[in-house]
Amino acid sequence: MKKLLEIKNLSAGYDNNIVLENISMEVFSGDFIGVIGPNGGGKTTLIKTILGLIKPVSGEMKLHISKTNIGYLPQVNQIDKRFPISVIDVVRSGKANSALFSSFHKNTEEKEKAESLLAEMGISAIRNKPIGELSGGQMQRVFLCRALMNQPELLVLDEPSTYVDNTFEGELYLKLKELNEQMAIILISHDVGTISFFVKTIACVNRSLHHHPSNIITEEQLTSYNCPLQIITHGNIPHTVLKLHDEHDHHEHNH
Ligand SMILES: Nc1ncnc2c1ncn2[C@@H]1O[C@H](COP(=O)(O)OP(=O)(O)OP(=O)(O)O)[C@@H](O)[C@H]1O
Repeated sequence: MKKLLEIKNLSAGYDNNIVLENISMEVFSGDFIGVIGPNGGGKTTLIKTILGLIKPVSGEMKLHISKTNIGYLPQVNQIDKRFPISVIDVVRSGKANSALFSSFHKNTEEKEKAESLLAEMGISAIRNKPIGELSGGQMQRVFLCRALMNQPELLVLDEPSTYVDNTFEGELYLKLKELNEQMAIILISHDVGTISFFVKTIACVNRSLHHHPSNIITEEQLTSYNCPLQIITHGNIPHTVLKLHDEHDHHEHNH
């Protein structure tokens, strides 16, 4: 197993606001880590730290692979859909040193890779559509293709199931399981119940970080991790959802 990155006693945040405090974590090839935690707990900040977008206030983040070997699928709501670019060009732009915006516009290998990823994801038919015209599920597929352009050793996904229907969510997780045979995956999600069927380990982020060494996590562990989650059981399957703010919602989700 190859160590891809290590975070040691790291604190990070924005201006004077410390969001992650004294966290440590290691990621190895073959890992499939589900990152859970409450809103504002620091999940996206952890990802930004891993991607080198924010510098730690203290402690260290050591990347043992090149940054271009990290594939990143951002939250779809952070993407400006008005940007005039077609599906195929979004995918191609995922290639490090892409020829897309240079005068050397013809890079056949790059184009072929993009086309084969679109085909693999079953979306070749929309290759020339402007991204502004796509559904949430199509958009996620396109950005997943983009994240795979460099054949990454580590794939990082920030809540990929937020704007997609249940069918696509299931398909996506199965696809990730398949991809996990070739690359490590870090998946942020609010729904530990769903992801625990697919991930190998769970990291709970709530200012602190606890990397739990399995995909099954008990209420006691979550409480000791200071992660406000509730576990309910459907038959023999442990099902966990984020603790909801209001009782009404709570009952609706506990059907
Ligand atoms: N660019 C920024 N500038 C200042 N504060 C920020 C910035 N981005 C995030 N924060 C703050 O950092 C804290 C952690 O945010 P972060 O987005 O990492 O949490 P999260 O766990 O990903 O939340 P969510 O589940 O809502 O996506 C929040 O209090 C947020 O307001």
